[in-house]
Amino acid sequence: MSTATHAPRAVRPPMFGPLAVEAAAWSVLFAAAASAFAFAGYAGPLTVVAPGDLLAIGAAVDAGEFSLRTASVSLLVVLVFAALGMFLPNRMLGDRRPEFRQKLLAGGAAAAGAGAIVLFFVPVAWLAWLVSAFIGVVATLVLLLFPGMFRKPWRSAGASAAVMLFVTYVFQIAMGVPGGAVAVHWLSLVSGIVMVLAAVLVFLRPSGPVVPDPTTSSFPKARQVRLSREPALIERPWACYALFGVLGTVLALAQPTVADHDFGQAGFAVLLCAALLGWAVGYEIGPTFAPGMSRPRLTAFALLGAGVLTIALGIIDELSGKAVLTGAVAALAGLGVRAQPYVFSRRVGIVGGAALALLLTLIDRAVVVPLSEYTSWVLTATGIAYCTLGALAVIAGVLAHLWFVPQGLQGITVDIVHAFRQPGTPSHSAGPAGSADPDPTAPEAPAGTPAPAPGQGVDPAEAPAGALARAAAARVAPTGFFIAFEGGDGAGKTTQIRKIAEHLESLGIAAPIVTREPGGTEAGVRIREVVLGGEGVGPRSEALLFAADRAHHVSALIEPALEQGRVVLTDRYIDSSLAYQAAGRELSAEEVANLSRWATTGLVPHLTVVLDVAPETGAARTASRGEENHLDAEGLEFRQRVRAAYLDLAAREPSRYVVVDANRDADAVAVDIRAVVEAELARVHVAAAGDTAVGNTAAGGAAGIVEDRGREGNDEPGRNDVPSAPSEEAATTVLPTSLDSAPADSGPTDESASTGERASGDGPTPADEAATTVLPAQRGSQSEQSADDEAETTVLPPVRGGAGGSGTSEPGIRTPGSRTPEPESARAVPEDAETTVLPPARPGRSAHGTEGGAEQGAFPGDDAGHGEPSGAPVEEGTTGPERQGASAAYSPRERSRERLQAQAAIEREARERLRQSRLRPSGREGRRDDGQGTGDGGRR
Ligand SMILES: Nc1ncnc2c1ncn2[C@@H]1O[C@H](COP(=O)(O)OP(=O)(O)OP(=O)(O)O)[C@@H](O)[C@H]1O
Ligand SMILES: Cc1cn([C@H]2C[C@H](O)[C@@H](COP(=O)(O)O)O2)c(=O)[nH]c1=O
Repeated sequence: MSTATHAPRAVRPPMFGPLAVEAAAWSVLFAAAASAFAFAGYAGPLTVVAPGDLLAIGAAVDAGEFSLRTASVSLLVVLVFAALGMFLPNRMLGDRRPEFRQKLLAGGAAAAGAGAIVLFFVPVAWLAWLVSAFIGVVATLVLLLFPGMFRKPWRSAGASAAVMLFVTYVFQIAMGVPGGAVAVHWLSLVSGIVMVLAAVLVFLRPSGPVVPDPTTSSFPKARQVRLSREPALIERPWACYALFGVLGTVLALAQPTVADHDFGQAGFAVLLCAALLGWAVGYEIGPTFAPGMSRPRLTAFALLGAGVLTIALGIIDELSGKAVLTGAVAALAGLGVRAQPYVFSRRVGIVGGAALALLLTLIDRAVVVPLSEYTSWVLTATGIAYCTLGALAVIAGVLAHLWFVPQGLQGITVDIVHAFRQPGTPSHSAGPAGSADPDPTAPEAPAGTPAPAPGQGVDPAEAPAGALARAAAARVAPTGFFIAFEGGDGAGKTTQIRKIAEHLESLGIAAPIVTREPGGTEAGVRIREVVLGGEGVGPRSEALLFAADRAHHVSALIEPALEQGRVVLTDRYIDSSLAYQAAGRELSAEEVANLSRWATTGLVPHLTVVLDVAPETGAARTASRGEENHLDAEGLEFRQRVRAAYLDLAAREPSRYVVVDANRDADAVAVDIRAVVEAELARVHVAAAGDTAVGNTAAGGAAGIVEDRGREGNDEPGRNDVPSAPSEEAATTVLPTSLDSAPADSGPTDESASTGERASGDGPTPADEAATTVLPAQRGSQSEQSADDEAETTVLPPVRGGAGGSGTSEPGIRTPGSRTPEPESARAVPEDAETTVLPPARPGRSAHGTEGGAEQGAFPGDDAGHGEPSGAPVEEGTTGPERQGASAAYSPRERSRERLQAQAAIEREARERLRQSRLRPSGREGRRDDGQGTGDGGRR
């Protein structure tokens, strides 16, 4: 007998029961909807239809004794009840234990199944309504309990619709069109029985931890999708609602249409199958369809197209035509919404469109249009509904091009012309709107022409900016660049990473690697499930799991990508552990820092963008997102500690951090981040360009920036930088101690604190002080500043256009920390200039080598004992900065040769990997040999 005392391990319990419930639920819903329509139209909603009368329903339709109005109202009630049922579990059961919800699911499924069986014996419309309400609850409980199962609903719904198609046709062949009503009736019985049996299976299913779905939006981040225009997260996805509305329209009008045209229930099944099939196709191809088109533009076109086809649906009278058009409309809806990650409810869109369509059928008037002396064209009640809603969708589609697509009509031709071009072709260096395509053949600027500040003279939302774009246009080989996005839950990291990735790619930079922690690799996804999956791991295990994920993340994805010269954007990195495990969980900052240092072999980002958000705001955002892990659910005090820690970290190392006020509108935040990242990347490109013939002109005055800022040796960030090591004094007295001992309220506690107000306030705490080193406000006087000024001072552009960051009186970006003497360049900025001074990027490994000892280490906990003494030999295995630290002494020509050689080696290696992966039958292109890198980091 086993005496093992281990905690029970998570098992993946059998899924057959839930799958059967899901499929049966669709069947019951279809049968209930069809029955409610037929019974109510024939006998009214409250009258029980005698089984013998079922055949008479078809005859009543023929004889005009069937009330389309009553039937449509009944169908509307079914839809509303089902939708209500879907909302209830989220609202009422969100915080109940999974075991409880599982039992509830079994009970709900049994009740719905029993209802469907009773409906067979007592055919009455109101019972069908009730059954559909239960179905809504059941469907949502399946979704809540078994995330992911409903991700492709057409599988289960399609199977049910196919069964319905088969059964209704068989009955209609045998008994004529009225036979369809009989078929649906029997379907109600059979699917009810299946549902009850499935409910029993669910009841008996062992309860266990639910394996969470690693994706949080419907956009397939987990697989490699090559797009020239990464989708932007939509904040106000009204065009998606409209698309779902059109889908709801065609679904809801299917029953009235078959009654209008006497197609019978088999006709309904045909339309249903067409819609599901079309939806499936559109949904599948959405992410990669028209890769060269901006995703909002694709959505706008889909809406426009869906509107036109819906009008055609109203005009065509014949079943096969209606089926094809229904499928096409559904495909466009799937394509349009799946083209981008969206955060909105499908139910609202579908039910809204369906309700509107059914309300229009209540008018129940036909329009007769005489075509000639002998023929006329009759627009039936459903025809009018299709045409009206189609016209509305067309209008919405046109408006979407103006209001939903961020750049409006600008660049629409580029979007169309480039729509099907594969990313990577030169034409894709066009800006988001297709404007300002950097033209490598354009005349070079006269030598010495100062580069305009990035973004100056152009709308940053529209065009590639400044030196970066020109450097990219000059085909300067990119060097790897590592940026971490940090901040409390709900700060908007995911949103902003998407935006900046899209922007960078639009500038012609090879698709940045977008990744996250935990869960950036396949192994990481599994670690994420354990650490965030509600398995109750303690703080220390939590810290170890995050570190394990990080170790693998760095070795399997980040380092190889950087070696290939890619830009890597990670959603969370080391600082998350310091903020959450050290400050939040109150573990030792030093120990947590050492753990991460060991896990990453000391790799720190070139730039860390801290999105600073008020705890209340972050909490509200994560709550509204509707999915929270146990860390999201921590109280405000925890969030407060996390925030203070981030600000403290940023204050310690102003050279590598930028704090951005993330309480503002996402677009305003994006404008600031874009400016920071562009400026940093421009430096990299410019430095690279400085070594090449073309680069001199591309860099222009900006090249001087590098020199002026004294960043010699830093022209290959991530490779060449000599990282700063802490001075003994700084490290031992400030770093671990203050983080460990930072009082919970030591950081800014409200929104004003993060906007810089405190800079002039009374007695700021250390964290305040650090976090609120206010940069010159962006006030619109940049144009008065000479370009030379800009070149000398490495200023960010005046941020214009955009959604407001620049327009506000509060600067969105602050250089954290005032302990490091302000750079000369910063002081050169006129006080009233609308500029933001960037801190220099200091990437590379921490704690190796020194740089004057003026700066503190990359980790809290760094001290003299951990750092290498000045001039210490390079540690084996710590690639990158150390290797190139010496290159600071090289001549530009030598550096250039070395870089070219390195690049050639990377290319050779990449080719070899590609060749090997092709040789392997299951190998996937672009993956690491260890099979763990996911290319896109398994992003949501
Ligand atoms: N600036 C903003 N203003 C309002 N809502 C925002 C803003 N940025 C993001 N959101 C919304 O807040 C929610 C959380 O955003 P997002 O997932 O980008 O944050 P996050 O910091 O990555 O969160 P987490 O770390 O918990 O994953 C989303 O619903 C998003 O649409
Ligand atoms: C890397 C890392 C993460 N966490 C926490 C922070 C968040 O609550 C979750 C990650 O969820 P997200 O939605 O991807 O932001 O994990 C942490 O506590 N420590 C870490 O090192």
